[in-house]
Amino acid sequence: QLHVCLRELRSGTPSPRPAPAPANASATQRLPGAIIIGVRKGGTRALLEMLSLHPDVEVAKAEVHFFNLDDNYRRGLGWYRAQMPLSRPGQLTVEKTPGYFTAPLAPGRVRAMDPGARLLLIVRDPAERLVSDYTQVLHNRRQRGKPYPPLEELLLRQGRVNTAYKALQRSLYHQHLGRWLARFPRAQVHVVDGEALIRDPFPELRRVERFLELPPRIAPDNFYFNATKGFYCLLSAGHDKCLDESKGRPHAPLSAQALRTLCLFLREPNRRFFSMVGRTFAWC
Ligand SMILES: Nc1ncnc2c1ncn2[C@@H]1O[C@H](COP(=O)(O)OS(=O)(=O)O)[C@@H](OP(=O)(O)O)[C@H]1O
Repeated sequence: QLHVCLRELRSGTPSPRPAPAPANASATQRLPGAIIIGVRKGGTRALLEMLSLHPDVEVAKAEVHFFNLDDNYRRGLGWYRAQMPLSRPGQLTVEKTPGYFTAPLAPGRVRAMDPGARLLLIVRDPAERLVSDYTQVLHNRRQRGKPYPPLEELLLRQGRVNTAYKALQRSLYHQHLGRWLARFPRAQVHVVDGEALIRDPFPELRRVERFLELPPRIAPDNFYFNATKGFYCLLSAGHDKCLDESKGRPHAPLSAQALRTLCLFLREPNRRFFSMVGRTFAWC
């Protein structure tokens, strides 16, 4: 363009204007600048969908599983970038894969891609999370016609918490966060309160906008409570969107005694997590 202007100045005659660039001319696939790393069943899908309301954000619709699955990681950053949506310069690309949070190699791999990456961690009462996690696995097994033991059988061994149970391990937030904080400064990790996001999404989204240094564009009227769904749904440009039926399923039952045992067990891990993040949550 500078050339065109100089030519015009020298010749005194304006050169023909270039055709206007199509709106998506500079749209290209970019690596994410922010990643929702977990927790599984914490509200990661709701957070991603809500963030995608922002005009400066483009999100990868499907979970990419790049940093947690060796087969994907071996495909390289070119493959990872190819999974991303088109974005314009100045827009932020975001992906979510809750499996990253608990994957031992994920923090180092994300850092190798971008030591400045911003990480979003949405948490929820770890006992609730565990029951939700179990309910999801139970549902998947039933769909494939396969049996699955009752939750209590997996969770307890001789009346004590079975620490080998995967869903229990995924609820030990301090252990996993410790690995991320060994690779990233605390200021690069933003913790979202999953229960608060369910109760009233707007204030949580405002905090996320601030953390991501985005201008405030998500508004309270982007959300409305859908009494049939029992959750907030999204409204944008006249479109209405609720999350699918895999979100907000009735949870599998757990006896009061087993829940008490679980909550007692989680007290110390939760306390450690609170001290890592510098805030407390009203968990069981
Ligand atoms: N607005 C809205 N609509 C529907 N569901 C909502 C919403 N906000 C948060 N949630 C909660 O999201 C929980 C599922 O979490 P994830 O999306 O992280 O699950 S997953 O790990 O991707 O499978 C899901 O957990 P369950 O209720 O246990 O199914 C929901 O409680």
